[in-house]
Parts: sequence; C-alpha cells; structure tokens
Amino acid sequence: MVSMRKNSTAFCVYSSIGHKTWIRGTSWCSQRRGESPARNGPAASGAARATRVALRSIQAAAQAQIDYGSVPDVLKEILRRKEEEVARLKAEVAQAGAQHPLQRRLEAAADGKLPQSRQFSKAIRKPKGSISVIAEIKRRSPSAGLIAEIPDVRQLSDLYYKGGAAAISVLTDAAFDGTIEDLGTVVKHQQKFRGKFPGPCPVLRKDFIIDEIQVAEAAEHGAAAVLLIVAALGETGLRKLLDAVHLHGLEALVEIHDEEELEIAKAAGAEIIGTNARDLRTFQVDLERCFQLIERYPPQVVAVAESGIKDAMDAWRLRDAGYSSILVGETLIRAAMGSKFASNAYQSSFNEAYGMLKAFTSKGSTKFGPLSSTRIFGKGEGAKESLGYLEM
Ligand SMILES: O=P(O)(O)OC[C@@H](O)[C@@H](O)c1c[nH]c2ccccc12
Repeated sequence: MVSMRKNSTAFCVYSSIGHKTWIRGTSWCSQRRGESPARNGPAASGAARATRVALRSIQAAAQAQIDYGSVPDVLKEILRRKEEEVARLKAEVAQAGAQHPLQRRLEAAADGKLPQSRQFSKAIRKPKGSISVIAEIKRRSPSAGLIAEIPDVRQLSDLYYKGGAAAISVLTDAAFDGTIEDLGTVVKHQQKFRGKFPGPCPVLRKDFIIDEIQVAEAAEHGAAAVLLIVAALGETGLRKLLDAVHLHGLEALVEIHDEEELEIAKAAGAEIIGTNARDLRTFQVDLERCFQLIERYPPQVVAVAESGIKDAMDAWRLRDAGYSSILVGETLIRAAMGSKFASNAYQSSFNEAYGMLKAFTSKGSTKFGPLSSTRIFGKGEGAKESLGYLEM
C-alpha cells in the first residue's frame, strides 16, 4: 500500500514498509528508513523489498501523473538483489563441492561435454506471414502489481500448449513472485506431450541473468533457453554469458530496447533477438519501438516482440512488420485467470485465453480491424465449437 499526503510544497509518498518519497514538480527522491518486518518466501530479502518499494513508487507516480523520466532506476535495484542471490548460490555450491548438481554441470560445460539444443529457436521461428507465441507465466508485474496467484502452473501450461503456444516463458524472479521450481514443474509437466504433435513446449527461463551459475541452474531445471538483457549486461557481459549459454547447451533470447543495444546484440552474434517494448528502467511500454527496431534486424535472426501486446490486432501488425514471435504475459494471464463468472476454477476463463492464443496465430488481416479482434474469439459457448482443437 502506498499512501500519499500533500503539504504546501510537495507530495510525500509513504510506502507501508517505511519508505518515504518526496515528489516536487517532476523531480523526486526516495529514502529508506530502517528495515521492515520479515516476510516468508523468496521475496523476503531486504533487497527484494527495496525493489518492491521502487516499483510501488512508480505506481504512485502513475497515479499522480508524474514524469516517468525522473523515477528511480528499477533495473538497478533488481540487479543489486541479483548479485546477492548469485553470491548465496555460489557459496552453497562451493560448500557442497562435487556433490552439488550445479558443480557437476559447471564442470561438464567447461569440458565441452554438453550437447547443443536448438529446440527453442526451432519452435518459435516462423516464415514470413505467420507468427508464434511465447506464452508467459507471471504472477506479478512491477507496473501492475499482482496479476493472479496462479496456484497451479501445470494447468496454465496445459492451456498454453493446447492454445498452440510455441514455447513457454517462466518468470523465476522474486519480484514477479516466480521461482526456479515453477520452471522445473512446467518442464516436467510438458513431458506428457512427448511423442505427440507438437511435442512439449520448450521453456524459457525469464530472469535477470548475470552469472553462469544461473545458466547452469536453468539447464538443471530443464530450460531450453534463457533471457539475456543487454541493458543489464553491456557488451562484455553479454558476450561472456552467450558463451556460457552455448557451453551449457542452451539458447539465449537476447533482449534489447534501443538501437544501441541492438548493435551490441548483433555484434555479439545473438541468434534470437527480442525488442522489449517496456523500458526496464521505468517500466513504461511503447509498442511502436518494436515497429521501428525491426527495420534494423539482420534477416537471419529470429525476431521476437516482447511486452504490452493486448490483442490479435497487435499480434498481426507485429507479424506483418516481420516478427517471428511475440512474447505475451499479462494479457494471457488475465484472460486465463480473471473471470469471476467461471463455473469452476478454470473452465470458462480458460476459454478466453485459449481463444486469444488461437487468434494471435490465425491468419487474420489487419485490414478488418476491430471486427477481427480477439474479443469475438474465445468468449462464451460458441468459442469451443468454432475453435475446435484437433489432436493428432
Ligand atoms: O506481460 P507483458 O506485458 O505481455 O510482457 C511479457 C514480457 O515481455 C515481460 O514479462 C518481460 C520482458 N522482458 C522482461 C525482463 C524481465 C522481466 C520481465 C520481462
């Protein structure tokens, strides 16, 4: 909770955990005041709380219609916490030595013993004129707060598979209420589609990767790919981690947000590049960025558009602009989990997300505008009949 009070010269924003932020015109500063009561779970560290506070400040700024240009850098807060997490994981592995599965994996990777998988890029690459969906499992969004609890990630991953998602992205970071166990659960559950067509969805670890140990952890839990964020890594960091990703037999979705970052990704030899429409420093979304940056993509790269995709019209416009794939989180989660009128926990609400996935990948034309929007797909009784699913 954030409460706001106004005095004669400035707004004062109080977060429920003792942070105070003064907003004067468009400039503001944040101040931490002691520690808040501990919470259980992975999000309980002081740094995780600091991230939440920075994020709440952004939400407060949105309510107060404040210039986002001056908000604190959320990405930096998250990366500070990541460094702590990585240090903890490394200490744990060092202590256990050769017994630890990650230690064994690190050694096998160093010896060049791990086979290279192309599952992820194979699944999401599409010829011109069609588009694939990487459907995301995300409980919380920094800009929107809680999206949905998602008590059972297996059920949601079934829906994504049945709706025709090419791959699944699992947020494993604490600020998004995700865990590495969520990823392992989804990977295992998807194995039930082995031998079917299509086979199990390859799974992307969506996190803030800054060290090889996190890549090893992703591989250990069965991920096919990891996200590497250029804004977090810079050129040297990106090159180093791309090498690590390949040594561990995985692929990388390299995320960029502007031309400079795209140049870095290209020069480092990234094979899958995602333009994130959301600025990770401020969490503002501008889908137009995706349309501008695709012009500068090299032709052989798998092009992914990430964030802020709301309906089939967005998907089709991105497809027509040349994207191979779209990464969609919030829109699908709300459609899947959001219905108050669901007769049971999943039934009717799941139809809407299922219909959306079908609509995103259908050959709809942008010319027919809102008439062809997702809203007429996947809603109500008729949806099931008109969008019957053929199992082969
Ligand atoms: O929920 P959305 O707006 O559809 O966005 C999904 C995905 O692009 C977003 O979760 C994301 C893209 N890059 C990230 C990096 C870290 C955390 C999250 C992300």
